[in-house]
Amino acid sequence: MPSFQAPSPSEVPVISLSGGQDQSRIAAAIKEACVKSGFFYVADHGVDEGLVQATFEQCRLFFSLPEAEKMKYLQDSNNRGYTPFEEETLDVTRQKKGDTKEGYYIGREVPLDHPDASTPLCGPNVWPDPDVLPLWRPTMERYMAAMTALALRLTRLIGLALGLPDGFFDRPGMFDKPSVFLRPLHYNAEPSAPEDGIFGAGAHSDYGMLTLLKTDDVPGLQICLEKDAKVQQWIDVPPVPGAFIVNLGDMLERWSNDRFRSTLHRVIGRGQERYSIPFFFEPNFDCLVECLPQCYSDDDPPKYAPIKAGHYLLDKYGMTHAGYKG
Ligand SMILES: O=C(O)CCC(=O)C(=O)O
Ligand SMILES: [Fe+2]
Repeated sequence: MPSFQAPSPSEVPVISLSGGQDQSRIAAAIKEACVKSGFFYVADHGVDEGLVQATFEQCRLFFSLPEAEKMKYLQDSNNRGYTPFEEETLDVTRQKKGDTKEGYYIGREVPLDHPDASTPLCGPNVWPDPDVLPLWRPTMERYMAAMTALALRLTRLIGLALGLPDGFFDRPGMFDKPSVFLRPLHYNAEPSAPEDGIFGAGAHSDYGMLTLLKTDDVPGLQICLEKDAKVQQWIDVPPVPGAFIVNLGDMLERWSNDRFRSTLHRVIGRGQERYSIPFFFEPNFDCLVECLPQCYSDDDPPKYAPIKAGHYLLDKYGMTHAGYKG
């Protein structure tokens, strides 16, 4: 028996965004994936593969700096910057120690004298010394811009998939000041041992609207489609060359009253180092996330109380990040 199982295309399909296709056909494919697993791959997305590779190259350079250099860029009160190994514990119920990964948070660049800088998690980024890593900032900024554009495109398709009026998520107050976080990650080679509470990344669902994930070619990501099953079944979601993995977050699950799924996932280390680059796309800090009228009825009332997107995020950071000083 293999120790893992790869997803069937019906669970985690590859969806092409290539031009010339009818948007409603793409939206229909996205809808099916969002309902089934909340995970899909996107292909033909238009993001330059050279930019992706350049971003991985910067990640390898940063994470191989001496620990003392990396610690100069330790996460600040907005949770921007470097998070050391085991700083984050994504599954506090099962983990005996923090995730066997280090990371680096980069958000929307907001100068200190801008009024938005008083919003929690907003402000200037922490950037490594350009004498040490001259290409880090320009590369990360280009990659973030490409991810933000792709995430907005997918958000519109998700609006279509939910049967929302045209432009629903484009209204002011929703994603015009999005909380975006690019978070290069580096997993060490420590093998995970689920029975001992050791994980690359503990089981969790993501918090926001959607995540765009690019990984190197080392597998490790797994999803669980039935989190309440007596024995959880974990399905591998391997990298697909040229594609991004897209998964939905809790905000969209709440908006859609569970019609679209924010699925539990984790990373299992198999004795090899691994790099991945998630990009988290979340609504404006003050956006109120409440059940959409299209997603409830008398027989199926709203399951979640309305919540401000930013407050939900702050709660999660408080629970999982030992170094978060917000
Ligand atoms: O590294 C991965 O493949 C997934 C990381 C992840 O799930 C996360 O950071 O939320
Ligand atoms: Fe995740």
